[in-house]
Amino acid sequence: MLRAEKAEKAEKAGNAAEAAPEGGGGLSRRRLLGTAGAAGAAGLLVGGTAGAFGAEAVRKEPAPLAGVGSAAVPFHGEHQAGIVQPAQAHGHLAAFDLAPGADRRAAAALLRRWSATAAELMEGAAPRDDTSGVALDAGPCSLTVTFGFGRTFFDRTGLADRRPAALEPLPAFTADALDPRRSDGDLWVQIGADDALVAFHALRLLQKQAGDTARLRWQMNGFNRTPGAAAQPRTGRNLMGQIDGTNNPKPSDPDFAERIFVAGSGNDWMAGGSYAVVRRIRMLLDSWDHLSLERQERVIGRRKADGAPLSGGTETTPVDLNKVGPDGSLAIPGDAHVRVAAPASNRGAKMLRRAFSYHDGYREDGAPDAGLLFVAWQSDPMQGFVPVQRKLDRGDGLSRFLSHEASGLYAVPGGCAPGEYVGQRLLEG
Ligand SMILES: C=CC1=C(C)c2cc3[nH]c(cc4nc(cc5[nH]c(cc1n2)c(C)c5CCC(=O)O)C(CCC(=O)O)=C4C)c(C)c3C=C
Ligand SMILES: [Fe+2]
Repeated sequence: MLRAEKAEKAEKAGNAAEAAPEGGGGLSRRRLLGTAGAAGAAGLLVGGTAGAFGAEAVRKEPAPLAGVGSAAVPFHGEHQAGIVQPAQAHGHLAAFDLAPGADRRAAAALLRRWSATAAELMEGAAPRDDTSGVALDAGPCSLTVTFGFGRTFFDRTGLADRRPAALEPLPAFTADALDPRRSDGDLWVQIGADDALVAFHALRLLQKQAGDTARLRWQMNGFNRTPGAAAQPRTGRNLMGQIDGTNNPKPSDPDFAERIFVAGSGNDWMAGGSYAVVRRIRMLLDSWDHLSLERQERVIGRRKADGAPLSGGTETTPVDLNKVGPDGSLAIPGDAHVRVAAPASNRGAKMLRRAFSYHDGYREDGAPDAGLLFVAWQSDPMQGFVPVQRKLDRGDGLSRFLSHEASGLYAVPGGCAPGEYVGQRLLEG
């Protein structure tokens, strides 16, 4: 049942727990949600919460769900959602550990529950057992929920012989300052949505459903620019102010599928899947902010304002690593991030970067605890993240302004068909 229909039904039945709180000014939930059922209530409120603005801020008539609210990503398919779709405005990354005694059967039951819930939430429906009301009047808001398995999952479930070779631990890098409590984990969940309540609600339901089977190990919350916030939709910016994501592989590239998704037959449980490398990378923003604009641009190799490479052109102009300036020096410096990270400098290594920014307040030294929840997708981490990070570790001008604080590598199985669940081919194969 769609969330708005459920709210209306709850109100008819006089179920105060199921109906969301009053929108202010004595307007009923029926009024807020209208009688259009699935039409929902996005666009009813003009900025902020209804409680804060009162009845004046609430339109008299219900409006159909506007763009942001109505966008839905299918849960079922060849690949899991949350890989090729643009990163949403709000993200939660979380890892769970199986509880002592939770075996393969318990893990399978959990993945079945999680998959069913994710499928319902992603189409904007309210799961039957959800009485929270948190996302009752919202549309799907481009929600995606993605599940992965960490290396330790296979030992805990007696499946060590089916653990893929690509799940070997990542090598240590000199720039690592990793916190093991915020790294790794048996199960990994990535949630993204263009509405904060929808994203929270999905995480909360999954965490409740984990019950006695799995316990939250760590959680990180991130964000990106809200759709529609900028007049010109373009590649997003990170907290250093750079346009970030320009030279990502594109689905139209001839080698995209091969570089990002695992090939294989239907029996292979990782067929259609991908490997996610997750790094919590704190930005040393106080030091960064002291650099002049020109030096900041030379550290990256691109212009801040429009993302154009220092070799010339616009954001989408291919980077020319051989271009020299009038004084004979390289237009893109030898230690510029885009030079060191480029496939041309790494025997063709490629990954799809799909990151969220994070800000967890300020540290005791006054510096922002902020940076990038870096998520890189590839069909093989040894042909993607690992060689590139090795190179960056040695010669990247940006690394002086970064601290890698947490890390994880997860096998993300392919998508599933209706009636199936993610990971079924592994857990029942
Ligand atoms: C190991 C892989 C990478 C890490 C870790 C990484 C961290 C990181 N990057 C930025 C900012 C930018 N990165 C950009 C490009 C870029 N970065 C990587 C890889 C890693 N980055 C690659 C493969 C590329 C593309 C290189 C190319 O082919 O041109 C850019 C430029 C714009 C773009 O193409 O996306 C920026 C800006 C930060 C801030 C960061 C850690 C916090
Ligand atoms: Fe980068």
